[in-house]
Amino acid sequence: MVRTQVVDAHGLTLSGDRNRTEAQKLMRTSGCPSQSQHLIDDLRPAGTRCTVPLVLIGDDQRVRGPVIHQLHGLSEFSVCRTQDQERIRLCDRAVHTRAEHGSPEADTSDGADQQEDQRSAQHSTENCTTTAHAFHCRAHEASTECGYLETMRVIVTGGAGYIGSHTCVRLLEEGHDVAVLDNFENSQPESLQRVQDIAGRDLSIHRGDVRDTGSFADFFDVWRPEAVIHFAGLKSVGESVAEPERYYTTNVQGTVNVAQAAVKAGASSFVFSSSATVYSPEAQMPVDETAELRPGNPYGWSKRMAEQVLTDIQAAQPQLSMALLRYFNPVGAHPSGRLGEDPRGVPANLMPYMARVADGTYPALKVFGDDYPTPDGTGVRDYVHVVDLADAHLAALDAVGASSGVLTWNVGRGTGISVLEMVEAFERVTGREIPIERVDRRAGDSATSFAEVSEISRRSPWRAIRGVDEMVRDLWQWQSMNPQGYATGITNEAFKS
Ligand SMILES: O=c1ccn([C@@H]2O[C@H](COP(=O)(O)OP(=O)(O)O[C@H]3O[C@H](CO)[C@H](O)[C@H](O)[C@H]3O)[C@@H](O)[C@H]2O)c(=O)[nH]1
Repeated sequence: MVRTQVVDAHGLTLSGDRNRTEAQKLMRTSGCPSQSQHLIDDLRPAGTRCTVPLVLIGDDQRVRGPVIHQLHGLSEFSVCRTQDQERIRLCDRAVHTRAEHGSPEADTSDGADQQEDQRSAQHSTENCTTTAHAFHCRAHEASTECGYLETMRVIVTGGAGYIGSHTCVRLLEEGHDVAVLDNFENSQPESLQRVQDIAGRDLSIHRGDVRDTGSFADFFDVWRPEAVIHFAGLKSVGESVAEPERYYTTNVQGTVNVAQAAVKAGASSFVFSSSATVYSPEAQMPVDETAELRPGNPYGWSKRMAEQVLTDIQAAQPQLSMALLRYFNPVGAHPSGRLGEDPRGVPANLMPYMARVADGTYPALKVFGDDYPTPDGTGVRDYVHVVDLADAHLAALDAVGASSGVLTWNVGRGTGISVLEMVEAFERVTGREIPIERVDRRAGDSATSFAEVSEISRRSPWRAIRGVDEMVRDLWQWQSMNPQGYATGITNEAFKS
């Protein structure tokens, strides 16, 4: 039995008598799709507007999305049930206007929904471009009357990777239609199977390589994304020093190719996975987005160049708004324990290595340098939980949808923590001992790196809400449940046909 309750966009309580009444009505009707038309009629007396966006959440307290608001003007509104979750299906005149401007005709609804709500399905195939016509409001406007943002068709390049897979879950949970472009060179298709299991919805998967336009041009043409989130790329600093041409081809030329495809497909939003490595290793901390860009290695330069490529393309194609997200140190895993970082070979980064010391794979953690000008002499970094980072992409989509030009945001927590502090947190949270071995500094490392995050805070409601203990807890759960990463899952072979 599914129970549905209605809360405001912050997941808190409803405010306003009318919304309490609406909540009661929604709850009364939630188990009975056939009553949905009554619900519309009740909620939509002529000229009324919903001043507080409403969110559906299930028994497990997960937001089932999408958020409803601005009921005024809706021509169709129904509550659909699929096995264990509620879905809201909305259509309005804006959708039809968009269709007239050439959006694709594809109907991506699933059969179960159609059977369960014949009327809605009929409407969606006759009049609408997609079935997930949910409307939601930017959370920072939640307490006021607000404009709407439709769920979108989003292509995610590199969606099978660490940050990409977590972002796909959040996109699906928010009601977006998602298609992944990935070459699975550094990732496993199994991660996408798990993404779909967690979100309870399907996504499209296309094997292609961002270096080879021919491998994905048709995919963009057919899928016609409204938004593109571009993760696909290489990310090892050491590897980039040894093979710079590979980094520039993949990260720079690949970005040119994806941006061109996005323009050609008529996308209006583009979010790029950049990195704090674009700043100088000597930058003053906290570093803000206006700081000098002087990367210390080819990987950082490839991100720096890709940012410039996108900025110039945006200037020439003003209909395509962009966000450049400069990640600090993403760590942690999905709280389900089913998604996480799955590095090839010996992990180069602190947290995945530490997790393998904890499970006995390696005898000790090498602490690279204890003579830095930091409180305990070890390197200080701004670690951000990967689910918070995924949410930053959704915040960026909202923000670029509401503006034009290029947004550049640091994505971190705005505070630093040292290697030894992280070891202490890991031992405390997991109860495992982490033997350490103090060794020389690692070439190219800086003493301290943490973000100034006022820009993202000013332009969006996003906040990093998960602390270090949660990062460690989720990482350890992932490591414990998946000691071989995704290796025991579906292999790449399964996707070659
Ligand atoms: O085995 C290890 C691994 C790391 N460290 C230390 O732990 C800190 C974090 O190191 P990571 O390798 O985890 O992360 P980095 O800050 O070096 O680099 C990460 O963040 C960068 C942005 O700041 C880039 O995005 C880069 O790709 C990404 O790996 C550093 O002080 C490093 O010296 C150790 O002591 N032992």
